[in-house]
Amino acid sequence: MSSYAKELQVAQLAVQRAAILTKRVFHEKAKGTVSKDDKSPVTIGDFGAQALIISALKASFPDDEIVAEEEAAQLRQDANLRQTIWDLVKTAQLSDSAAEGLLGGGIKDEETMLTMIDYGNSKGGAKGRIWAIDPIDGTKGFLRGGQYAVCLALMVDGDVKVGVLGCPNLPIDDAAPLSGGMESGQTDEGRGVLFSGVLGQGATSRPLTTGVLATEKSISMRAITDIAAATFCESVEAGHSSHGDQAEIAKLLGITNPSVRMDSQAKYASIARGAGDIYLRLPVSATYQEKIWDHAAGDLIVREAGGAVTDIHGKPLNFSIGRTLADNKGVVAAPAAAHAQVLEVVQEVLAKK
Ligand SMILES: Nc1ncnc2c1ncn2[C@@H]1O[C@H](COP(=O)(O)O)[C@@H](OP(=O)(O)O)[C@H]1O
Ligand SMILES: [Mg+2]
Ligand SMILES: [Mg+2]
Ligand SMILES: [Mg+2]
Repeated sequence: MSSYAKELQVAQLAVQRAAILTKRVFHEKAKGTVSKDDKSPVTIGDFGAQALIISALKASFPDDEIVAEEEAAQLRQDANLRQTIWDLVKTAQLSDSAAEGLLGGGIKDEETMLTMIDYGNSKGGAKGRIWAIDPIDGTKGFLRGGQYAVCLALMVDGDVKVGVLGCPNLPIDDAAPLSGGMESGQTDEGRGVLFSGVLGQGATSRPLTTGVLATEKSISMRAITDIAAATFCESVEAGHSSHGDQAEIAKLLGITNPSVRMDSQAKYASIARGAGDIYLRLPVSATYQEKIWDHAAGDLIVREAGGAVTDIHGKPLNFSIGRTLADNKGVVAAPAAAHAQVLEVVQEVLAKK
């Protein structure tokens, strides 16, 4: 078995099963949204997906640490919310029996579900095996009917070795025009992609399925011959990445294609498969620290697809110092051959501020 083969398989099946759970919530009107301390939203889908992924990891890799975005505190206070999530988790476990054999016996009761969710409280760091989970990345996109991603990565001694992204609303076809959302009235038909990367082994994609994994194919970034023909991806949320700075950078590079605004790590996935070219995340706040679960899987998948990823200072993203990327500011992801040119213009524009 090649290295990390078991980790990859468990990660793919766990993300796939969690993604199916999130899809069920996505299509419901009532998404059980609650507000977190920082006023950002979290839904029953986020909690359910996190519980499922952690139970799968614990079954195969009981000693590994886990850094996950959500915590169970609010669910301990709210029996209705807890019950709703438990119903979702039970259904997801029952409906994916093919995965069940490989993912362990499943969560047996509500209390265990809360315990699973809280296993995600590791402080992270530079030592040992640590998984990073974002059960729903782009929760705001999820709520408005746009893109979102179920994200899982394994770090060993601070380096990302395996990354998996489940993107239920991205088109299966790599060549489909890049778009930030689901157009109204659109169905799941032709949508749902599972992206993976293993350090030194390349990046792949396959359609999201239920049960056994679909056949994979390798993906790579588009070779850019003329930077002016490139397409940018950026956050929908102007509070997460400066749209104004991005527009100025595009202009200086001679890029006239409108930027594609898309929630979540679906941006990393989209450039890795050659549906777009450059992903910029330009700091809006001086104090915000990016979270490792928002970047670990996407960073690896882009690099394995032929990209280079740094922060705005040209430093690689450093996943080894805890739950946040405290050493980094922003993100610049581009095809390896074009990265230096893009970074130079990013720095030129940001220096003027
Ligand atoms: N001020 C800020 N700057 C940058 N990112 C932020 C931010 N506030 C929240 N985020 C993160 O942005 C993520 C979404 O990224 P994007 O804008 O690319 O869709 C959120 O993930 P969640 O949706 O998992 O909470 C959240 O962690
Ligand atoms: Mg969140
Ligand atoms: Mg996130
Ligand atoms: Mg999230």
